[in-house]
Amino acid sequence: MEKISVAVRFRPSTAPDLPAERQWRVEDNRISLHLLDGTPVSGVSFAFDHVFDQSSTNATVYDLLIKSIIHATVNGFNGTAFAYGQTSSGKTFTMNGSEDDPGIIPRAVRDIFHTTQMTTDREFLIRVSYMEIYNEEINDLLTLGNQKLPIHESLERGIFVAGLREEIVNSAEQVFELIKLGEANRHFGETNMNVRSSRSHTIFRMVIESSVKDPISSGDVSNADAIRVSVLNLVDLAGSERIAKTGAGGVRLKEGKHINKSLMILGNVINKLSENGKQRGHIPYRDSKLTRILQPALGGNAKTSIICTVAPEEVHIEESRGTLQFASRAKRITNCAQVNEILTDAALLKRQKLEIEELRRKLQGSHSEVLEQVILKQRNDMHKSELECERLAMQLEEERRSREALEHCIREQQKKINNFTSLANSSDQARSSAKQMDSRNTNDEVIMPQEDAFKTPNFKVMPHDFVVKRSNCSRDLESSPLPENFANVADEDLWMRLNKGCTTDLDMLQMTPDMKYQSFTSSDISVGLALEEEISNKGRLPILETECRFNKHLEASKEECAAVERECNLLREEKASLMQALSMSKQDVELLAAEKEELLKELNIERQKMKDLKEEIHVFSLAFSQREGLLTALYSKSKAMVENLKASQDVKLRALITNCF
Ligand SMILES: Nc1ncnc2c1ncn2[C@@H]1O[C@H](COP(=O)(O)OP(=O)(O)OP(=O)(O)O)[C@@H](O)[C@H]1O
Repeated sequence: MEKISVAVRFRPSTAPDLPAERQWRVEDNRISLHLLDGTPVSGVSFAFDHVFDQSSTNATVYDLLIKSIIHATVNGFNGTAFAYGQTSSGKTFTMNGSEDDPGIIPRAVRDIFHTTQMTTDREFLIRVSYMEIYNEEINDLLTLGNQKLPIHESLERGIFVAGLREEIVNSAEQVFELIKLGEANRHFGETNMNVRSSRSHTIFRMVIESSVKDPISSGDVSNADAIRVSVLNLVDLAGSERIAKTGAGGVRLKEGKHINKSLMILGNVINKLSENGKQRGHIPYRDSKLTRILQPALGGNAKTSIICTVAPEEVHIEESRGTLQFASRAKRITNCAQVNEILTDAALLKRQKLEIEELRRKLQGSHSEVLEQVILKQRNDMHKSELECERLAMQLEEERRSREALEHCIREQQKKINNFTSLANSSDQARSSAKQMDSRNTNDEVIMPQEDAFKTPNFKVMPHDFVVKRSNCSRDLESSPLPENFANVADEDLWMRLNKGCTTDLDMLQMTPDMKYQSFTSSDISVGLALEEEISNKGRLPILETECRFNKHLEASKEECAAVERECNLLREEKASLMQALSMSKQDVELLAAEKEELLKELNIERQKMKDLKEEIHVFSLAFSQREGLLTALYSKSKAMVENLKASQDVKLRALITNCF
């Protein structure tokens, strides 16, 4: 929300030397009425945003009051500047200016083209129209004849004058040409107050459309099709007049009545708007064409400046007071200006498309992130599975080895058992032959079969007869596997029992080379047999126990191996399914990339189309303005011809009349 900016401008006095009892005094931005002796007239003091005294130029007025609005208009805000004041107070001078001091309109035109050229990131399309409200009818000043154009209102365009010619322009000079044409069609008239008095309100309008020039390089893709459309109205109002002063009659009187009526409605609208919200009530915009057209500028979506022109002469003090009161009410009006961005259906579609694309990109980004995470996780899982597989394979291998070792151990035990069995058999045989010998000759020597004696220890012989020497490597007592108290002699069976079933490497044992056959007495033999039997029975039991334990252990190992193999199979299956998921994710990513490519292609095609259309419009407008120029020239020519003809006819007629009389 922003207040309308209001300024007052005094034109130079037309009668500076005339003595005056009261005169206006300007101090900073305050204006007050003073008596000749300097006493201020009570209640006639006003403050405004700017007060321009008689020496001020159009350049100062433009720079301080209008320039900012013009720049805002180029940036998409609606802007309005209008001159209000009694007749001959300097409105037209302020708006149009002179050769030496151009007014607001020519300065604004130049400034707009300069600013648009400086704004390199946007491209502009500027249209110009020029209309007047004459006797409460709207005429197009750029078109011949009085058209009485109607005012319409629509959602897209707001309030607009239907059928008003809008000229596309590319340079300030082109605009000045059009202004010249409009000025030629404008209604001026001579009154007592002003030799060239505006008999109509004129509205010079510039419509500025702009869009981002290169949305991709400027990074403003979402605004590529948003078109800013702003309207600048530069209004030169007809001046309020006192019929008595203007001396108007006939046509001028009729014009004056319309002028005063519409200015009165403008005053009413300003009054209403200046009241605070609750008391405001209905704003009578529709009561006149002027207020209807200026509606957005008064309390609406526009940046507005009002310049109130004042004639300084004492004779105009009452009108000037009225102007200042109007100005101070206008100061209270608040507008709400905002950038006007419009979207055509195609542009809207395009913007939505871009938004969708943007969303899709985001989605795709997050999707690919998710996919990447999934892939990463799957890879990690796979890696873990492989490690687990390796670990299990190693465990399996270990189990296999220990199983083999156990089997080997069992085989060894089996061998031992077999040996024991054969020993038992041979002891049986020896016992029976000893019995036989005992029965035949008790003094005969017992002869042991040589191979038996050398293969395994023989329990039927006396301990000291069957001896083993320590192996070479085990001669050192410290590291010898044989217990020390066995000294140099060991009973292998006993050794076996002491080692709780662990096999002794028999190859490490060296049998004594010269084993002598000894003779045994029968009592010795019987003692030996009893001892052998006892040892034999006691020795087998732990061996069998060990064997049973081994068998059980073997069974457990087998089961464990089977479980490990099952686990391996499961892991292999899991790895296969992970690989499948990975390849599906890759396919997804490829599909999305292809889709994105498609959309980008479409976008480029649309962009090219837009460019082509703009070029077409440009070419068309150039051709159109050329044609218009030709027509105007033709019209002026024919008008001159008609006037010449009329003049010559007049001359002829006068000559004829003279001749007749
Ligand atoms: N600031 C000024 N400096 C010099 N001359 C001025 C100034 N203001 C107005 N004049 C002159 O005063 C005369 C009347 O001015 P102008 O035609 O602009 O008044 P106006 O308010 O437009 O009148 P109307 O309402 O009748 O059209 C003109 O001759 C104009 O050149």
